[in-house]
Amino acid sequence: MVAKVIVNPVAGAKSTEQKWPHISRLMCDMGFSYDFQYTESQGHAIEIARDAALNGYPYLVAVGGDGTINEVVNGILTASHDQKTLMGVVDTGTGNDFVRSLGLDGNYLHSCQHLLSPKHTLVDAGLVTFQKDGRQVSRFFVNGAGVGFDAEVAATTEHMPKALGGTIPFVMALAKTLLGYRNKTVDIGLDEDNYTRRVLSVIVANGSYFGGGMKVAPSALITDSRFDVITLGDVNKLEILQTFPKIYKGTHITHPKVKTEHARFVSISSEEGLYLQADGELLGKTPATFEVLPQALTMVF
Ligand SMILES: Nc1ncnc2c1ncn2[C@@H]1O[C@H](COP(=O)(O)OP(=O)(O)OP(=O)(O)O)[C@@H](O)[C@H]1O
Repeated sequence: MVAKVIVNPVAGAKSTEQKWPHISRLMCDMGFSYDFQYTESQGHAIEIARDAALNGYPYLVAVGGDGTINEVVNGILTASHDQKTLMGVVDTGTGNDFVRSLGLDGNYLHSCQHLLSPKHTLVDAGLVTFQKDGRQVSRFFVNGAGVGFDAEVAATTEHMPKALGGTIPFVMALAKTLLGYRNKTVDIGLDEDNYTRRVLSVIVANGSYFGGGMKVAPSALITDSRFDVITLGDVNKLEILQTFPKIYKGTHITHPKVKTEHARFVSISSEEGLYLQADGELLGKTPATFEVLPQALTMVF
């Protein structure tokens, strides 16, 4: 079996290009048989993955961060819904939240060693439909999506200087967004139930980890055919600062203004279009719907 390995050289604050020779040597030493291709721009991994799946590659591997994984997932699911194409990940990104959600330890060389694992797991994916440039657009995601504060941080991060690496721009964007952000009134649909709520953020979680290691949805399972929907309610700035450190352990979940619910179909809208992120990538704006796709992908890990 020859795998297609899709390498994003700029993932991990441009460090993947330097890591790739070690990774490829390790793959060869393991007896892993593959061709590889570098991505050349945003969205390119979707095309490479789709073409590889359509051309009969049985196994695709994403080398990069959550954005690269998201694009490879989109390529695979655009090509076919038959779960036949296997997917593996080597996490060389900055946040690497999806691999944490899989229970891997975040060391990309260890992830490599899982590529020949006999363990194949069917994991759920999500399909989000949203607004972009006045059009309705859909995109698959695998770790999770969010509307509100988290997406606004993603939007602010895009305007931060890239030369500073991955973490510093994120922390600067977090601080800047926190200063100017006002909670939003949103209409939320969870399967048949509808609510109007004032929120900081609504997270539609497939996996547990977001924002580079924050355990936002501690009980989310990527194999349970449903989303964990975490509503971070109408908290003030002092409450955010007091509760923020708890997010890394997942203990924020007991805060009276944090709600965990489950749904297979979620809708979020509000009077103004709110930013939407999925798998850490800023996609567009609300109104948005989120549909769980049970057991959509076969992951090797
Ligand atoms: N050759 C390229 N040049 C510029 N951007 C690229 C290229 N290939 C892919 N991209 C884009 O790079 C972005 C970042 O990739 P990715 O999310 O994998 O890394 P990261 O941000 O370091 O990791 P994480 O999301 O885990 O923090 C993605 O939006 C992807 O589309």
